[in-house]
Amino acid sequence: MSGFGNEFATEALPGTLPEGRNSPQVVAHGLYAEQINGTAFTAPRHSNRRTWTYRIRPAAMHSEFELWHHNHFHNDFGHGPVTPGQLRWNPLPLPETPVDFVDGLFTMAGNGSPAAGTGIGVHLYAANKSMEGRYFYDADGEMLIVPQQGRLVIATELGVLEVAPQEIAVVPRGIRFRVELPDGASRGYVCENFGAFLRIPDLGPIGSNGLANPRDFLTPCASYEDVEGDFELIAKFQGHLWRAGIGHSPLDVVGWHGNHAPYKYDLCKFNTIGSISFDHPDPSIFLVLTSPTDTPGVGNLDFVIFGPRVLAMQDTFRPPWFHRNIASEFMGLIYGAYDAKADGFSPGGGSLHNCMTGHGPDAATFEKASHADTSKPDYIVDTMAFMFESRGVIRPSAQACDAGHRQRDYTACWAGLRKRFDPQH
Ligand SMILES: O=C(O)Cc1cc(O)ccc1O
Ligand SMILES: [Fe+2]
Repeated sequence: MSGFGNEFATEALPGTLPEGRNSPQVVAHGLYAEQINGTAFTAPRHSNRRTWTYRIRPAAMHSEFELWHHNHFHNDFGHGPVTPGQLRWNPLPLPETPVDFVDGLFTMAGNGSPAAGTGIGVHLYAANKSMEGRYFYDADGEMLIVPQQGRLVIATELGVLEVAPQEIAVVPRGIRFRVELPDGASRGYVCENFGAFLRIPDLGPIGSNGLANPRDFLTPCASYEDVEGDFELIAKFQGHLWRAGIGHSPLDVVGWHGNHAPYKYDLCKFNTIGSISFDHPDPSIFLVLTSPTDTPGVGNLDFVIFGPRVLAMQDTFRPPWFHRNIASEFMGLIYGAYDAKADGFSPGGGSLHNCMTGHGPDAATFEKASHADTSKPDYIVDTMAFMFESRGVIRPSAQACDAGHRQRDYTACWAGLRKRFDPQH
């Protein structure tokens, strides 16, 4: 079903959805009615999110939750001093033993907390096995999932999303799901959003179209599993994981209506807007989704992409400029090469440039772009990089700082920027 944030209504069996009411005395097909509220009951109508589900069993039916230890997926973003240095990582190595999506999550960085209801968690995943007899939900935030290698089949309570690299999926807070890996070894990024849910931004002077267009967001139709067995339900709750036994698949919603629902988006459909006169614009023009804060224009999470585009700016240094930013920037690369870095930033890798930390093009990129012919357009092709940008400092986790895939020599990429100053010239 197409459209961002729509009120959808969908049923896998005809006659499931009650007519003209949400909670009739008896629901069709012997189903239970259950509401899922994604925002406060009293949130203004334009931002209120809730979904009514008609399901085989209520979500309350599972055994006691017990704390479940996951060594490398958490919200422990480090304590005490945090380095203002530039950080970069190689891709997370693919596992050699069977690892599913939940087991394969590795926390890189983050800020805020689920308790505070603000901030983000930045995670990588590397997995090679579908989740079997295991279901997961995140009560702490919605999950923005960015596959880099291998498709994901995300079977949720509200239907199934297939997501390939260069597509993204968003699973709302609390929605239970299971991930299958049809391509085997798979890798990607997850941003957990503890703040206000992601939305497409206002367009201001751009007008009524452009950037990510609402109709390109897709939400699944209802589809249910009627299976019983000795399964487990893993919950992420206040930064920790909890495990409960469950005797049936919780993906048992036969029909639903509402707007608290998962969605996917193909990044290649992004309508990129740029400068056709001079100067490299701020990367806010590449904003796909934003999680706003109480301060207008300041994001808890801005999801920004750097995709294929034509650079036409004349007499301009065309790649990203040298800069320092009050916001903090975690970047990833889905495909190809990024135009600010000639090498060292690989698909599946990541970089972190925090509040006011100097960064920008590496020496090789600077040299090349300073001599490029800007009377002709540059066609930036075969690339898809992205940024999770946040108003808060993104603290790297201890395990990310210590990780074998961290590039300890990252800052050498700027060492070749020789002194060029000549007062006589
Ligand atoms: O740091 C980066 O590479 C991301 C970025 C890109 C850009 O075009 C302008 C600013 C910015 O932070
Ligand atoms: Fe930047």
